[in-house]
Amino acid sequence: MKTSIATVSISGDLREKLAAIAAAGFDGVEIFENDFLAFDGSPADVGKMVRDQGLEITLFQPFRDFEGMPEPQRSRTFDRAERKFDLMAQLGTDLMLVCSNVSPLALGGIDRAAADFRELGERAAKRGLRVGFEALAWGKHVSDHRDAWEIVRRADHPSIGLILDSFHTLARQIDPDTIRSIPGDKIFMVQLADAPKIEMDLLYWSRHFRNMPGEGDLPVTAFMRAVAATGYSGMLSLEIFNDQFRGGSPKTVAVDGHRSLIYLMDRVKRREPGIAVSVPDMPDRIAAHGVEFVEFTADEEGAAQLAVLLKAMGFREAGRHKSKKVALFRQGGINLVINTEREGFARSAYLVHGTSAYALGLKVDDVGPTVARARALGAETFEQAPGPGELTVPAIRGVGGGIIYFIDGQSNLGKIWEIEFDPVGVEPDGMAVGLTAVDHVAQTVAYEEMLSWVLFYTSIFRTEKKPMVDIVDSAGLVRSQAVANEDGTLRLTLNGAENRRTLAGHFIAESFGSGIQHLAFATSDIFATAAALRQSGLEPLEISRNYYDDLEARFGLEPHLADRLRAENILYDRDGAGEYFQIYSPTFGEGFFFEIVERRGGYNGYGGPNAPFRIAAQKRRMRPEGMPKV
Ligand SMILES: O=C(O)c1ccc(O)c(O)c1
Ligand SMILES: [Mg+2]
Repeated sequence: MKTSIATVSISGDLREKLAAIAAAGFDGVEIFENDFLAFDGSPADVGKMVRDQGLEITLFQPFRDFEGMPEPQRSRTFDRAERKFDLMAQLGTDLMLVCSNVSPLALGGIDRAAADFRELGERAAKRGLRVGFEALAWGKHVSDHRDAWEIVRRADHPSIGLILDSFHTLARQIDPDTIRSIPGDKIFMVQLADAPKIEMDLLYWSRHFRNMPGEGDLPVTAFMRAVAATGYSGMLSLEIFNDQFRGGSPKTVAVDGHRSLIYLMDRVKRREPGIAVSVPDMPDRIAAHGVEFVEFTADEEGAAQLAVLLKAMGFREAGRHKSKKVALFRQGGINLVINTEREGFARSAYLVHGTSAYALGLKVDDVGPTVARARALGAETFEQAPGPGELTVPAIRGVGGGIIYFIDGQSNLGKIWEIEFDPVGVEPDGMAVGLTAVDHVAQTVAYEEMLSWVLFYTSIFRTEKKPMVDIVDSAGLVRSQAVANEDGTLRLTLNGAENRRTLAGHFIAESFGSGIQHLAFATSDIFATAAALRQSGLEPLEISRNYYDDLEARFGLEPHLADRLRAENILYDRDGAGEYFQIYSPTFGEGFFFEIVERRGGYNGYGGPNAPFRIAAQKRRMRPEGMPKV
């Protein structure tokens, strides 16, 4: 598999773009003409710069408004093409992309267009160059790859071929299987892009909202399967016009892009077993069975405060680490670890982020293939020398730098709590409040990072992304997207904050980067849990009385149920499948909090409609200078 990316996909000046592209592992770049025009250096300089990075120029593009012009424009387009051929020779690339004509002057007529391409092919062949024709979804006469292919077929010239671009085909909902009948050797280049499904003018959608394969909603895998079936084995090139990426980090966008292509081709290979697809062998997406533990880093004071809150929520200190300053709190199947070591990664995380949940331990069947797949997809492994008697828990770095550990039942890892921890005391009677498991982990991330997180989780783990939900905070919008596995044992929510004044934005700003902002625990009886919490002295987040009046009216709740919800500050939601009950803890530190939920029936959401009221209640508890109360 050879990979390439258009320079237009990445932010920065040409030099920065090329460095990021090379570092991410691409083989080549498409030089987008504007990037060249904006660069203050000769074509030969650009060619050298590319090759010095170990890259090749896979394509020069775009050449516009070529086919089917009347005279005198027709002659001029050929002159213009000759000039660009000169430039290509200096750059050191042999392939040019011609996109379908959008000029009002274009005459149409498939044989006229074919004749123009035949002549262009003759001119290109004299210089050892090739030309590929791409149908823009908004082309005046040619807007469908099938028509572009017919023109290429009739041009019948070895230097003229087809360029496919998944966006143009899929945005127009053209069946990608129509590609299967095109000869692979006449496809000169394949450009790949995904996009979120939004109703919008095609050109605007294409130029501003494309994203990496797997980040959007288009059937890019079906498209690529069809391409693979033609026998095409050339470059796979990302061409992503995206406003956010233009302003984003060149490194992140390049890394995501490379990951997206590996993930795409891995999927294609599994679904088209009869076709040779050159992507490295790797284990299939990993089934994760939930959260085995969450690890906090803290100083002594933070740890003591956290322990008070945890105990009020029914957790008991169940163990102390044999050689480190690490405490284990447990309830039901939930393990929470508080690390107050003065050295190592936990300490660095504390120094950067303060008291925070910086690591997650996921349950998997086998850690070996899990790490192998993560690595194949470009994730960084995390290693810290184990102390005496400690296990080496395999781990990777998440997008924001947090740690994801893996625990399986194949090895001693499944006995980590017994091996590494000494038990503390005995379980006090009646302390637990009925929490059974981690229902979901909510990560607050910068809005621009959301796509990276989604791609990271869905490419490594057998999870799917859910539709984006907009959450209105009184100070701005927070976008929320869940990634979950099929049986709901692993649920991660990503909350993207666009500004610092939202609760999520405050958290990011004050804790210096994305991180886990809340943990939701499951109970099977929310009312029993609420009663037990009252006993143990936890004061849940107080919800506005107006909320309950509306709830009663909106859902037609039995007055008795509404009264119980009101009395216990329980939030309620319902969808087609079931019901959802939520209780929130007070906030801690820079806006960290816990949530307790009960899912009844097949409720599969996260109480999105309640979020504005929960956020308002949390903000009411903030001190005037904007710091949440502990
Ligand atoms: O938006 C455009 O004009 C444009 C140009 C070149 C391409 O390859 C493309 O897919 C779109
Ligand atoms: Mg294109």
